[in-house]
Amino acid sequence: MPTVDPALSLRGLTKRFGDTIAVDPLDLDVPRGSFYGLVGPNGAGKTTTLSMATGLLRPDAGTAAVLGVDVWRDPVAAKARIGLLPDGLRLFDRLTGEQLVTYAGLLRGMDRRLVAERTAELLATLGLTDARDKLVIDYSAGMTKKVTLACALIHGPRLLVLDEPFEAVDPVSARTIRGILHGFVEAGGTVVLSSHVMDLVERICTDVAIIAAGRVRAAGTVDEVRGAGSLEDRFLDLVGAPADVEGLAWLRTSSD
Ligand SMILES: Nc1ncnc2c1ncn2[C@@H]1O[C@H](COP(=O)(O)OP(=O)(O)OP(=O)(O)O)[C@@H](O)[C@H]1O
Repeated sequence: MPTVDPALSLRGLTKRFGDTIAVDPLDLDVPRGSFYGLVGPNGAGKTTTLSMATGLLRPDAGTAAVLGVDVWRDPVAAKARIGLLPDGLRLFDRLTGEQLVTYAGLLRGMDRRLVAERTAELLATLGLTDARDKLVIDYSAGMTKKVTLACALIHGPRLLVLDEPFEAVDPVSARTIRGILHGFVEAGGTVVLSSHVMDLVERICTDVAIIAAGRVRAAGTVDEVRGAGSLEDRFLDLVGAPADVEGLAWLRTSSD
């Protein structure tokens, strides 16, 4: 029987920044059609991993493949399959929201009329129609997240990679985004997202990997990884619960 390539396959990915080992080496398979959560403490290597997986940052060693296409050997074909919502990357924020999404579509080599249709549809679905003529630099953090998501979706990718997609997004917009992502997965797409919010990952993801110090500590379906407890319990077991806070005594003394 022919095997089906995973939506994303990472093998031996490694990255150092000077003396800091950010990713050390990391293996991960994201099955097609999954809604995959990456969780880990601050500095665990999630953003570095996702950047190497999507062609933004060259690994020191290892490979990344999207639906069987090597991201670093065949970046054009791989990137055509990926929609990316990066965390903290500079946008062309002197464009209006409408111009930014249009630009993302044209950069992908799409037909101008199709770009216009999809841009209008995406802005409407994400509640940005009224703000379409406003400069992105004047958008709120949540609006910026939504317009970046529109840019990630315009070319109809098969794999969506989202770094902290719900950060700064209000509950109404979060629900809209969840609806879009669920629809995308139901239609056969795959979503990989990083988040610090365990409840959210537990609620919306089918699969999860816990990353700490640049390595995968546990991976599988959400039920497999959390076992009998909650995902947060498992996370704290693997990553280490914080020690009792003993410092900051001055914060506990009342001085009226
Ligand atoms: N450009 C860089 N130069 C130097 N060190 C870096 C760089 N990018 C990341 N690092 C370091 O690599 C490690 C992993 O960082 P990374 O941003 O991948 O973690 P993360 O899991 O995404 O963290 P967070 O949850 O806080 O966003 C950290 O120690 C970080 O300081």
